[in-house]
Amino acid sequence: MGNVYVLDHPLIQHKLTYIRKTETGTKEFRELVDEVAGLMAYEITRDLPLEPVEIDTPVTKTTSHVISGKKIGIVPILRAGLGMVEGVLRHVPTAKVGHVGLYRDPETLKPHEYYFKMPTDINERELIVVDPMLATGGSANDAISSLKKRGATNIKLMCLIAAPEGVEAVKELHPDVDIYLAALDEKLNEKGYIVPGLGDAGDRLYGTK
Ligand SMILES: O=P(O)(O)OC[C@H]1O[C@H](OP(=O)(O)OP(=O)(O)O)[C@H](O)[C@@H]1O
Ligand SMILES: O=c1cc[nH]c(=O)[nH]1
Ligand SMILES: [Mg+2]
Repeated sequence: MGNVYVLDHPLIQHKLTYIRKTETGTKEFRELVDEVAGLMAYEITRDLPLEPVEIDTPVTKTTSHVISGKKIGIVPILRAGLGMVEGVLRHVPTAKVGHVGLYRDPETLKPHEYYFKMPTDINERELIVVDPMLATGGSANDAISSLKKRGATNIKLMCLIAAPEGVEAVKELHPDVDIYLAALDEKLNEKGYIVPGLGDAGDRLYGTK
């Protein structure tokens, strides 16, 4: 059964406050999203398996540990998910990146897929789907379904802010997927925006409004 983790580290919570604020401009917003994604990646990768290796230090021989060849894939949901990719890659530089293009119809709130390009071996990778916002859950559910259709079996979802409705929707359709959040907010408003949320993540990242 998938679990929901709210990563309440003080550094994450502090930066999230500035991400939410209306007066935070595009440049600072983008930098903060990148930083929080990096901090979240640090927490999410806590369970990566290690293996012992024999090494020489300048003083002696010793046994130390390295990550044991686990393959990771980062899957941003375009556009806004792109803002989280570099932050994760900073900690997992050998990860491959697959892209899912989805936009949410502003009237129906239904997701429409317009792009899908993955590394060929997604069935062998632990995939981290990244998107700042989990609102109705339609976009994340679609992206995860598309990945599973192509053979992915090991998927985590990492979002900055979620509404309870979105979390429930993902848990119902994809109970095997662990969800990692910086905050679980109160609700969705009548336009499908998360309350209190941060507004439109894509527009704030790219200055399109
Ligand atoms: O959970 P949902 O109700 O599906 O809503 C969340 C989606 O909405 C936003 O994308 P948007 O459609 O605005 O596209 P954009 O990133 O290109 O702006 C956000 O980045 C998620 O992908
Ligand atoms: O609050 C929301 C909901 C969906 N998409 C966003 O960018 N923000
Ligand atoms: Mg948007």
